[in-house]
Amino acid sequence: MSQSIAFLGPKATFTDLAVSRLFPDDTKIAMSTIPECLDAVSEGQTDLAVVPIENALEGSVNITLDYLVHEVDLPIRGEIITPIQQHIMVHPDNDSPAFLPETIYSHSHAIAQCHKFLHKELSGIRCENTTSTAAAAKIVKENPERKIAAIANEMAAQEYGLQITKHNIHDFSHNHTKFVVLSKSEVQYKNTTAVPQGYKTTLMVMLPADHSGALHQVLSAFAWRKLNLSKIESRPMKTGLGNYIFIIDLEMKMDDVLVPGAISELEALGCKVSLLGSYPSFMVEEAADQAEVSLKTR
Ligand SMILES: O=C(O)C(=O)C[C@]1(C(=O)O)C=C[C@@H](O)C=C1
Repeated sequence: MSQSIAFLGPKATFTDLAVSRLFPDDTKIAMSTIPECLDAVSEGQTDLAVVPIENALEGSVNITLDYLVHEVDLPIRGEIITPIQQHIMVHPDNDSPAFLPETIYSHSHAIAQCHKFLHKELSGIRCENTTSTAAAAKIVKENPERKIAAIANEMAAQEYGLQITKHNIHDFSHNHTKFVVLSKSEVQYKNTTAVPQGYKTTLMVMLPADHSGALHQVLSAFAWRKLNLSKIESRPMKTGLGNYIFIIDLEMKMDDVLVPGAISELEALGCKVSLLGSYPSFMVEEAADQAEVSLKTR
């Protein structure tokens, strides 16, 4: 049976590309914001949601983490890591070497991935945030009379009939974004064209009180069991300065002994621990020709 998937739209965002690789046969439903995606699955309007959670250049997508920690109760059912290539594009009416945009539109994370380029090559030009990269491309399509450009991907240029004027403007060639799959029920991975990479387990840990060595004690519960952490991130608990919640990714599937043992040890230390999910990880490999282009343009 087809699954319905809320994703950060409109058509041709990076999230759309990630969903197409993971769920080629399912039904995509475009939302305007990340909270809308999470509310849709939380309230049962869709079976699942796919949203960005971390970028290799810019770090965590805080709105996703904060929503998962504070606003919704949704387990992570999977993750997919995809290569990210950012391009500048303009309306075809404005495709001339003399055209200089006054404003560049894109998602804040995409703009942040191109800071060095924007500073060096387009300094003084205003950047404006949009809800996604494809939303920026749509604005450029709908306003041919304005001196504007968008930062988005190649599929957005095709979808919205724009002309790419500069390829691969992201500041470092190893640019990847991780997206998470969230659902209240089991997820079917059928005909996925992404490569399985094993499993991850994500825990949320709240320390009992601020005392010296508290975080060290937490980490040692994993260390002496030889549990490999692939990420540790702190987010404010929003109860006052200095109060944090830790989100910890383990590079393994939930088992019967080691992870439950680490959780019990943390609870014995007075920590509050919850399981955000234990799930398969997928990777989209960078096409060889794209990897080469991105290296040549450096
Ligand atoms: O705007 C998009 O295309 C998105 O899918 C969002 C998003 C993000 O939030 O990080 C996803 C991947 C890129 O890192 C830039 C933007």
